[in-house]
Parts: sequence; C-alpha cells; structure tokens
Amino acid sequence: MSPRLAAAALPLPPPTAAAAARGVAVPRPRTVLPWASVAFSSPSSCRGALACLVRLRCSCHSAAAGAAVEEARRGRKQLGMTPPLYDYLLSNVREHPVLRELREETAAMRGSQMQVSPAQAQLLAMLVQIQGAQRCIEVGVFTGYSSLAVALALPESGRLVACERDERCLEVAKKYYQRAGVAHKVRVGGLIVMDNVLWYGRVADPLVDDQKTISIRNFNKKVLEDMRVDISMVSFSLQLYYFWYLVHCLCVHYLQALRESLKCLAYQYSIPAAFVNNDIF
Ligand SMILES: C[S@@+](CC[C@H](N)C(=O)[O-])C[C@H]1O[C@@H](n2cnc3c(N)ncnc32)[C@H](O)[C@@H]1O
Repeated sequence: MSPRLAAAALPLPPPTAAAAARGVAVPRPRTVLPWASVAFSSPSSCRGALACLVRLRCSCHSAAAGAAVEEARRGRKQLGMTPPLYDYLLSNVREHPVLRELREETAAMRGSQMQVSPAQAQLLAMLVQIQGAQRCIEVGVFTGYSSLAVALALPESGRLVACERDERCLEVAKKYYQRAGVAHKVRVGGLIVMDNVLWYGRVADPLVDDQKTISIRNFNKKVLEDMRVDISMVSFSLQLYYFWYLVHCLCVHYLQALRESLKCLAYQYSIPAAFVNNDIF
C-alpha cells in the first residue's frame, strides 16, 4: 500500500497535534477528510489514493448559466460548440452501450441537461485510470451517467460511493449499474468521516473567531440539527483534541464544508486542483 493510501485508510492524529499537546508551536493545521476510507478496505496493489468527483452546480443559476442550460437543451452541450462539431466530437467518443442506453433514457427526463456529456464522462474515466484510483466519491449522481462511466473505469476491486438526494434519479442509476454489471462496485450513500471537528479545541474558545474556526462551528451546528443524518462525535484522544464525526447519510448537505474539505484533501493527497474544482466538475 502506498504511503498516501495508507494515510487514507487509517488516518492518524497529525504530528502537529502531538506537538500542540507538548506545548510546541503548531503550524497551521489542515482539515483532512478521508472519504469513505473506513467503509472499504484497499488492496495493497493499488497505485492511486482517491479520486473525488463533485458535480453540484444545479442550485443557483446565474443568467449566463441559464443560457448555457438552454444551449445544452438545444443539443449543444458546451458553449461555443456548434451542433456539427458536437456531433463530430460525439462520434469520436467510445461510449459503452449501457451508457448510451442511459443517455437516451435520461434525454426524455426533466433536468436532462444536467447530465455530463459523453466526452466529459470519457475524461472522468480517463482521470480515474491515470490516477489508478481505487476509491471514488461522486456527490450529485443524477441518473448516473458520470458515475457509471467512473464505475466502468474502476478495477474490479474499486469502489465508488455515490451520493444523490433524489430517490427517483437513484432508481434509474441503480438500474444501469446493474445492467452494466458494475453494481458491486457502487455503494449508494455512504459514511463520511470528518476529522478535526473540534479544531484543536478552538471551536470551544470564545476568543477564537477566525474564518476556519467559524466554518467548523457552523458545520458542527448544521450536522447536529439535521435529523436526517446519524452522527457520532467521538474522541480518540482527549489530550490531542482529535475528534471525529461519523456521519451516516444518503445525501451530503454540507456543501460549503465539503468544498473546503475537498480542497484540503486535494492538497493532502496531491490530487490535481481540477479534480475538486467545483467549476469544472
Ligand atoms: C449536475 S447534476 C449531476 C449530473 C451527473 N453527474 C450526471 O452525469 O448525470 C447534480 C445532481 O446533484 C444532486 N444534488 C444536489 N444537491 C445535493 C446534495 N446536497 N446531496 C446530494 N445530491 C445533491 C441533484 O439532485 C442532481 O441530481
């Protein structure tokens, strides 16, 4: 197992926390979210650590985004793409027959413009292969086109955690996971482990009001008040202030914290920024 993956599979208290406990000056800590790492064991042969696929951009549309949606509805899936060029691009994509069936079924559904294009899905699949990813998480599955492309690209031992709040969309997705023979690789919903939720004790210190501490306080409050998810905040070491939340949930409703954590995760695991940039995925 690579050192990076080992860190994901069994997160340990950061050395900085131990230093803090000994009264040594602590460098700025990083929030690390070892996604689903406790849910799956990882084979020792895997090369890559983790790939995160986030595509949650349907909630607030600007006028420009509205225009883009209109374009997509008319069949041009990307700005500046003419229909003939889009058709040409499409004819150069190797699309799995089940992906094609799914795309055709989704085309008749409300919100179909949200689906990634075959070319985009092919890119995601290639990123999974380049990364040698064993574990992926997708937040925002819709009817499953991108997640199916990712699941197909994952090795047999690979696992994808797929989060989607719309049950009807999930039903479509699950049907196609089955049809493509990858259902065993996909886990719908998941277990999210969030560390540093007490932020070295700063969340309880009324004198601390920096942005990171405030956002962790807000995150904790939101999780506590959201009765849709099961939570457990546990301490592995009182002295180290190393606390965890285990959040069982079908959907992820903590977008802000999620984005922040993904950026830190990218840093921790050297995942290219594009992987976690919400503007791209
Ligand atoms: C842009 S679509 C995803 C498209 C999908 N990747 C595909 O290739 O077809 C965004 C999806 O995110 C879902 N979503 C939005 N907010 C969510 C949340 N907080 N938790 C889970 N799913 C969410 C929406 O229901 C929607 O289906």
